[in-house]
Amino acid sequence: MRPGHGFRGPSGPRRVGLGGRRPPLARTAPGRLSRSVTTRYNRNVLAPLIAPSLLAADFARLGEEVAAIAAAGADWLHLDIMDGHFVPNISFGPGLVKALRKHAAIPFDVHLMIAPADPYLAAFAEAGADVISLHPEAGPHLHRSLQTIRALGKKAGVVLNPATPVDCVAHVLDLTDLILVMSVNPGFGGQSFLDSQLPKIAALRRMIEASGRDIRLQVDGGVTAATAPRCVEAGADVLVAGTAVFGQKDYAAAIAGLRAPARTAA
Ligand SMILES: O=C(CO)[C@H](O)[C@H](O)COP(=O)(O)O
Repeated sequence: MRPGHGFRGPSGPRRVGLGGRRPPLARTAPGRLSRSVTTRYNRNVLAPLIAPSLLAADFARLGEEVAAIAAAGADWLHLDIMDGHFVPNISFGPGLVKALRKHAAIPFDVHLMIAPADPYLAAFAEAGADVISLHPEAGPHLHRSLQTIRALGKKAGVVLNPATPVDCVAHVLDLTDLILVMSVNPGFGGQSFLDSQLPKIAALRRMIEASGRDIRLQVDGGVTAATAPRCVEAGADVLVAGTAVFGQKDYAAAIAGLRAPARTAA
């Protein structure tokens, strides 16, 4: 994991939940949070990290797109790996991740929508992934997969599809650095946000706070300036957005709009 990854260190700052008891934290550098408050999302909730999804970028100019999104202030780059089997779409593999690595220094957040995933974990780690997330349904052993990702020196994530219950992650929290809530069925960008996932985000936030662990809570699918505040207020602290960033002319304005929507000026 490179500097500015957004995971707190042993004595670093913690996220404030709804009705949080700590003062709000602010962003001082990409992916970092500090108690020197200069901006705030609202009274009690931190500004989220923004991870634009490469799936919505111009595939004919990917190197330029990655450099542009980093220059525009993206905290992480989200890379969706699809196998045409686990999800009904095919995207790209570790070769492309490796080729893009030299175009930006921000963390690469790799979401594996492939089954099985285990045979490819080392390849994505070597390609330059910083976070590697996979689905419990990819099988066969989520616990072992997370152990493998950690052993490769990477942050390990668990992805919950819209129909996947929160309990799937309850017994692997000690091996989990990130939980990704899919707010669409995975496979395609440009879908509508599923409101049904908001209570799941809130439940996971409670689970994370109760565990006392440093676990990021990410949301992906249909995240826009309209849905972002609802995700953050439910407890998310990392937002993935494809269309809402790469589909806009001004990437920096799009990222800023997701991070601190006007309605949160409290
Ligand atoms: O994981 C994904 C699809 O499986 C994408 O990251 C997600 O759909 C982002 O696209 P958009 O923001 O346009 O909804």
